[in-house]
Amino acid sequence: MRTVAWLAAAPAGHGVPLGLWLLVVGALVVGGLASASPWLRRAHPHAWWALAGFPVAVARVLWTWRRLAEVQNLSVAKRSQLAVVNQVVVRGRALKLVKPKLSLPRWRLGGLEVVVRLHPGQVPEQYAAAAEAMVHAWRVFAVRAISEKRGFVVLRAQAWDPLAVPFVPQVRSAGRLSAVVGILETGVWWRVNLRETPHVLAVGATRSGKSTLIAALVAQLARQKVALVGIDLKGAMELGLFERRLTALASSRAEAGPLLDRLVEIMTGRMARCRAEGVRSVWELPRLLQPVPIVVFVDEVAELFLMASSAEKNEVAQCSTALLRIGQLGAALGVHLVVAGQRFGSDLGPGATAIRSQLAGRIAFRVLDKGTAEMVLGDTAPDAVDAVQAISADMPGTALVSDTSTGGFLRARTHVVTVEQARKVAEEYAHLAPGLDELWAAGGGAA
Ligand SMILES: Nc1ncnc2c1ncn2[C@@H]1O[C@H](COP(=O)(O)OP(=O)(O)OP(=O)(O)O)[C@@H](O)[C@H]1O
Repeated sequence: MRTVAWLAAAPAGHGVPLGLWLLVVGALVVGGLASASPWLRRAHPHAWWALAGFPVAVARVLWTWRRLAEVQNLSVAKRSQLAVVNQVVVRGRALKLVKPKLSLPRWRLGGLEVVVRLHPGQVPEQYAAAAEAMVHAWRVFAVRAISEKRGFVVLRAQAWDPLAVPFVPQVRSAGRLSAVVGILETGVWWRVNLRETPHVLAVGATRSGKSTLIAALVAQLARQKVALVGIDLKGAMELGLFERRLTALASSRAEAGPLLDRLVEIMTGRMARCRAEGVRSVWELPRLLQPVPIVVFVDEVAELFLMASSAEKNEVAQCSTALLRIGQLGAALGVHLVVAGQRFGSDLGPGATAIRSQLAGRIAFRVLDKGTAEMVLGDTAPDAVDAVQAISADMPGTALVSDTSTGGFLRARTHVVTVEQARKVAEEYAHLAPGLDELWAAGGGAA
């Protein structure tokens, strides 16, 4: 400020050069940004990244690349490391190393990426192994090495944990039978796509975020030409809120059995139609004949299997047989399951185990014990069992989700869609709910 005062007070006739003015103004802007940076980063991380974080990170990436590549053995010598001296072969380290070629860093939401050309003989795993060093050199949250094209590796840096600062996109529709429900640790949207993964199992302790996930799914699927069916064994306290958009709702096991049987009959009808048309799934039918897809939400699934007396045995058997048939045949016939609960273990009987194996899309929220973690992940990703137990209670909505592209698991966090918001959407689109009888009919499903 003193400098500005001095400049302003400069006597007439001693004009201050424009360059000096610009320098001072620039220094003030940079100084202001630097002092506001910690606050901006906390309060508006995306704005901070655009204004300060990204340019500084770009400078760090370019500035540190040579040294980083050398220390991490990613640079190679142009000349052979063997030389003949006095008729003796000696091995040495060439003085001049060539660093791998790096593209200019590109902007990403909350991060950046650079493309590196691999030296002959290098593999992407070498860059993955150096990712931790890059995290420190570039002062970012995480760096991933992704190999999408032979001979190149993309280094993708995240400035902060995307799960800690979820950014809610205004997604109205993510595609048929698809919903964007949150963000993955890689910084890309977490999309539940029932065409790719026809059945989903979401397990988590109480207050871990299951209802929020269901609300996010309902809020997006309700807008689509899809029939939603609810089986809520907590007396329909959760799914009952979306009743106007639901084609059918069962609030007890006694109601669930006949409803599930009805869905199996609908599937049988669709199967007959596919046979008549000579196709293997409803998706191969001519567009006008395709039936409306059905998404069946089952909340608190363990209640379907619990038996207090032998009199309930028939009800349990009815529900479990019908659910298993939907699990086995539903994908080809446009009937999908989204099953949620606090647990869904083999202690509930062989029926539960058989159904669980049909639910390939796994979402594991925070769980309270290793047994539950093993139950939901043990058969598909034993490595993730420890990771799911590490999810803390102060990050509700955080889960491990199956990654269809790699067969592994990724950390993810739902967007907060309140039950009230989802209820409003369900009411707005109540006119899209077909009656149960209409679901027999072929046609009308084409969006
Ligand atoms: N992604 C998220 N970010 C922040 N808060 C969240 C998130 N997901 C859920 N919550 C909050 O955590 C709390 C519990 O969430 P939710 O009701 O979805 O859990 P739940 O597993 O369904 O619990 P219950 O089994 O008791 O019904 C709610 O207050 C909700 O707003």
